[in-house]
Amino acid sequence: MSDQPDENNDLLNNNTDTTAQEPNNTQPEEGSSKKKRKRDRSGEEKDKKKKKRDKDRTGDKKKKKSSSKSDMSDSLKRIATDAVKDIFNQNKEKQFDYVNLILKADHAMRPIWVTPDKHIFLETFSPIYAQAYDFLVAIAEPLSRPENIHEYVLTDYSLYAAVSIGLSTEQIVKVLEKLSKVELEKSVETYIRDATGNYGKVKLILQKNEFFVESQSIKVLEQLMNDSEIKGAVKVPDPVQNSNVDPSGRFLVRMQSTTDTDSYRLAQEVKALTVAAEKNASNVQDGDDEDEENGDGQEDKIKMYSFGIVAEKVGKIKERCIKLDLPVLEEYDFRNDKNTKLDIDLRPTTTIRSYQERSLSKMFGNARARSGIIVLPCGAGKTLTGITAASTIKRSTLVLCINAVSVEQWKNQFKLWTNVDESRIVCFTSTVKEKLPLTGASIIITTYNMISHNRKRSIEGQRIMQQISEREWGMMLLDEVHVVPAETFRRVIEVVKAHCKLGLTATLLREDNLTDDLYFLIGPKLYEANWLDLQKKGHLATVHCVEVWCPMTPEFYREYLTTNHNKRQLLYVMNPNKFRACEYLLKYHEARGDKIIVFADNIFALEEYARELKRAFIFGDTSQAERIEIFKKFRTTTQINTIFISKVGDTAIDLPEATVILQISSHFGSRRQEAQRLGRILRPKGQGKGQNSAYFYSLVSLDTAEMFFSSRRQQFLINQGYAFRVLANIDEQIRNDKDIIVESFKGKAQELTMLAKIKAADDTKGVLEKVKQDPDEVVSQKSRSNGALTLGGLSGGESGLMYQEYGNASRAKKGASTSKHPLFKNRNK
Ligand SMILES: Nc1ncnc2c1ncn2[C@@H]1O[C@H](COP(=O)(O)OP(=O)(O)OP(=O)(O)O)[C@@H](O)[C@H]1O
Repeated sequence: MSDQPDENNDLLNNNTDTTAQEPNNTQPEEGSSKKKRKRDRSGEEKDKKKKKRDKDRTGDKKKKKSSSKSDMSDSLKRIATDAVKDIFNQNKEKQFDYVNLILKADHAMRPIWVTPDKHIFLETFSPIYAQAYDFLVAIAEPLSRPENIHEYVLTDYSLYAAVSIGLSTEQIVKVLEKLSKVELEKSVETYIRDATGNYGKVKLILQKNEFFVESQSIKVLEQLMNDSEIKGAVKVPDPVQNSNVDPSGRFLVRMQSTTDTDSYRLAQEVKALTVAAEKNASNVQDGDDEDEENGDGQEDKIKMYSFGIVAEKVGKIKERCIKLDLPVLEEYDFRNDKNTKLDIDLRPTTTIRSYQERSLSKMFGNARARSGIIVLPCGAGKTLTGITAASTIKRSTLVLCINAVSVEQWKNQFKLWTNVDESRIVCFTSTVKEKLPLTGASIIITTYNMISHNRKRSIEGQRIMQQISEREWGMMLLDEVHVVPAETFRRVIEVVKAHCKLGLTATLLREDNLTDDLYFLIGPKLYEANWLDLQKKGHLATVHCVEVWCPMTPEFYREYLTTNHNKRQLLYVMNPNKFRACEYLLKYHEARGDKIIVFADNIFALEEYARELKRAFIFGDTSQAERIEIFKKFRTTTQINTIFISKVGDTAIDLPEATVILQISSHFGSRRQEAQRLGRILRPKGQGKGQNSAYFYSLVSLDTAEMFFSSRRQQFLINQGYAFRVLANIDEQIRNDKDIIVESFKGKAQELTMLAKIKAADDTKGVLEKVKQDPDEVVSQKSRSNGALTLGGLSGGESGLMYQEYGNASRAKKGASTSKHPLFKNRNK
């Protein structure tokens, strides 16, 4: 694990100390006023009792002082103990005391700990780490994945996802038990059984353009077909046309191989590795191998029964099944889809990477396609993953992007990686409305807004929309699902009829109160890659994250303490010491031949920095032509090696050449923005030793609100295993470096001029940039706020999304309880 959290804790500890001093200062005042009141009341007993009273009072005061001190240290101790207990979850319920866990004799051979509160800790140095990781990521939600130990938690949703990709309740319990160093608590097993009991019992299959409800259990099917709301939609099989009708004449029968599933492969892999590990342990007596489900590699067949249903009633039946506590899993038998095939294949030169293949294997199992979400880090190749899915299904595909720039990028990537005819790729945005071929399958790439908005459309737009809504789509690819509000999804799903939906994102989403519904609108999480593993394998650059501490100058700090909120922002961004640090780092990296992006959300600061340092800059008002010119020079020449950019650069800029990010001002505590910006330099840089490195510097003014925001912003990345190192003595380095001459703010006069300029500036200059809305861009209402500090802003929610509140499960649950999906309404969490 990184040492960075210690440094952050130091910072927190200092703050705690400062606050804790306050009661000490107020105590004597309280004491003296009490003394005065008492003296007034006891007017007659003057001289006689004075000495005694004074003596008593002195004693009282001493006692009070010492008791206040002991109160203080008690409360500090309490805070410390609570923090420790919190870490180990002991505060929530007594039985979650990890000390009582029973270690297995051969625990050293096993890679995980399973605790009674359903948390799982994985040792990444275990010889069977890779297999255990694959299993855990399939059944649990990752909370934190630093270098040596990962933490996961079992949730209703994660278990739902596990069943969706084909794992059975028995497999989940058995493999967990096998991998665990400690005995699996009964309560954990019961939780898994309760949560997975009914998932996956019923499947909805679209085969040869007809819908079927399928199950292994005749009893379950009978319950459904006799239900008052379903029975009218049931189709009786015609024995003349179907040779596979069961003797009762009500169901179709199909044999399914149990060895044909991912779950089988996964269980086999994990079993083989745990058995190998156990053989090494001298005293292992674990007799539970013989009853392993589907063991010995023998080919077992399961009988699957199904009945047909009327296509128009599918939505109603899905809803009814949820009410009956028998949610349907959707699978798409694309090989038997009668719709016209799309002539698309990956080029022979295209090779997908192992993690891309792994994620797709969760989508395609049992010769069918499952809907769901694939989570891969920024720069890991989500586009090619989506394109490979489309090339596998080979049917009409609709791609939804967050803006028009991404639409263009998707089109280029389809052309780059596949042999599909260009005439079959159609773009549909507010400015580009290409014609959809009237016959045959095609790929249409559009934006969420183009499909979901209710405004009046042009005649051309209306015509394309009609074609989209009338067509039966093989697959709907949803890019960057983490930024799209659930209402938009709802609308899109109403308009587009697709057999299968694949969401792509860099993080599991939690968007407003509607997150839960997204799992049902799109599907469960199918796969989530680990950032550090991809970095170690060279698929991502090794990013060194550094927080640069810049002390405020005395004049700036004096002003900071007394001025209003907006001006305070300007003061900590324009802090002369930060300015000098920026110039130094910029010159240092330019001299090494690096390409640098400097992010500043505040336009006043962006312009001041860029003009003073004579570098190119881009913000909302910069014309498209100028942007293209600057990007081109940055990519292909040495004329521009540094670009100053506002938050317009957070998404949809593709500058793989960039190796360094300097962040001088940002959107409060937004973890999303921090991760997105880091994502700009995650593309692998080179193969040589040390060549795959990139640098992410966050410049913060010491003892200002920026410090707080900064530690909050880093949380998501820290949970992905990134360590933020602190550079606390940059001013010393600037002074000692003979090669790099920092020119800005050399004397007091320049500092005071800037201070006067900030004081004279309009208050609105402190506000962050309000970007003009692109009609194609997905933006929630909240992101159009006036830039004032809000709780949503602190959490990153103002951009219409926030990362899941990892580590704050109780809050997540609270939110969930009010807007719980019907599927989970009865679950007692
Ligand atoms: N299998 C592969 N082989 C070679 N290059 C690949 C492969 N997969 C992805 N890439 C390259 O990696 C880069 C990043 O891919 P892509 O833009 O799809 O990432 P992303 O995950 O969508 O990132 P972001 O979230 O930043 O948009 C691209 O240049 C792409 O061509």
